[in-house]
Amino acid sequence: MHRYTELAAQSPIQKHERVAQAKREESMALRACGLIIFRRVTGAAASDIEFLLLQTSYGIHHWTPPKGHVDPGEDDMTTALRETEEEAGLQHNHFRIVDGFRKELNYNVNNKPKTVIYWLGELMDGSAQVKLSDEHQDYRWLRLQDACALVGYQDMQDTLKEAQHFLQGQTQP
Ligand SMILES: Nc1nc2c(ncn2[C@@H]2O[C@H](COP(=O)(O)OP(=O)(O)OP(=O)(O)OP(=O)(O)OC[C@H]3O[C@@H](n4cnc5c(=O)[nH]c(N)nc54)[C@H](O)[C@@H]3O)[C@@H](O)[C@H]2O)c(=O)[nH]1
Repeated sequence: MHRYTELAAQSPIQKHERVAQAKREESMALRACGLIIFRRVTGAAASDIEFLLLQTSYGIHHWTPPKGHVDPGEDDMTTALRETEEEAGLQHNHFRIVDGFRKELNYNVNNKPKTVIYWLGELMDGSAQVKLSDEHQDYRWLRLQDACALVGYQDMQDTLKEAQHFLQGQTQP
């Protein structure tokens, strides 16, 4: 049974509102949130950073920072933290969220618009190990140029470049 029909049959009293809500949900963009996790390497220069990328174990095996779909009722940052822990095994006490950086990507997946929000997270606990879930088959820590080559998508490359540029304008904590 089509979802609209099913909903209408279940609750005749509020059927107009329920059908309208179902239509709103179906027309809404997919939404995902994640963290661009980076770590500082070798020392002084703000450009001495490596980004964490994960490779999916499904589909075209593309590479992205940890991220995933927003669950119903969940706020965006909670999603980003949850997905980072689920997909990379990194907990909130392993990194700090960098103030002032937030990037929104908009692209189509299967002809449906998708919005992805990324924040920046700096790995602070050098002993923390990446642990992948079944959703990913590989991970790498990469400098900007290599990270851009791996992600491929122009918008993601621009996001990583913006992130590094942003960090270069900051004093290190
Ligand atoms: N077997 C199988 N299962 C799948 C598949 N697909 C999903 N599953 C299941 O869903 C679960 C994932 O759940 P979450 O973790 O919550 O979601 P996300 O983290 O959001 O992950 P997604 O992979 O759904 O979403 P994207 O990364 O957005 O990739 C979608 C498409 O968008 C393109 N694309 C990607 N990144 C960029 C970008 O930066 N820029 C641009 N411009 N384009 C970009 C690219 O073309 C790509 O193909 C998995 O556990 C699977 O069970 C699949 O193909 N086969």
